[in-house]
Amino acid sequence: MYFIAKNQDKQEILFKELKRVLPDMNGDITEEKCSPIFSGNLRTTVKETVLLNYRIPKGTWVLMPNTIARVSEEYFPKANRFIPERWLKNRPTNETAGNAEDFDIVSKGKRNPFAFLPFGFGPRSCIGKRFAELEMEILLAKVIRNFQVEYNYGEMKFFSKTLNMPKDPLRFKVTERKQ
Ligand code: HEM
Repeated sequence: MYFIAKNQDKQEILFKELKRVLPDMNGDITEEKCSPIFSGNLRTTVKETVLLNYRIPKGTWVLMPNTIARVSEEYFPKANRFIPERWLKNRPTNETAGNAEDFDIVSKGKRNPFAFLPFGFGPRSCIGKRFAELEMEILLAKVIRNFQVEYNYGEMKFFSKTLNMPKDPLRFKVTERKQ
């Protein structure tokens, strides 16, 4: 919600799309992961392993830091900008939502399904993934369909305590939309 409140141009694209697909009341949740909730995915090696020429002894904690991977320019050009178009499969057209120029910028990044794993991966990955995504989509859709949301307090700071959390209060300005 913070990123959509700070990027009014993207909020307008989302609002128009919601109005088109749900005229009476639903996106972009993936880019909300601009600031991943979990700092990283942790695993313990069950046998001696070699990773990128480093010998990792059995029983070592290995952390894949999501927060760092997500700001890699190699995979996510303009990583620090909120660009939901980076998660689109196809370039936006007049008939589909999104900014085509932004899509062109971000599509120069390398594609790798393991570059960003906010819900982990494998047999111990998050069992609530679908549920959490659905909840976020419904909340975002309902709010943005009915209200314009702003955040007028500069850039929010985050802190990390296993989970990444906002440091500042979430003081949104919420204005009801007339349409
Ligand atoms: C935005 C919300 C959420 C995020 C970002 C998230 C992220 C994660 C991550 C990164 C893991 C560790 C995965 C791994 O080590 O590979 C995890 C595990 C888990 N999550 Fe979530 N989660 C979310 C919401 C939920 C919800 C709503 C539920 C339950 C309804 C849930 C239930 C679980 C459970 C039970 C595990 C442990 C799975 C296991 O160890 O086998 N999560 N989650």
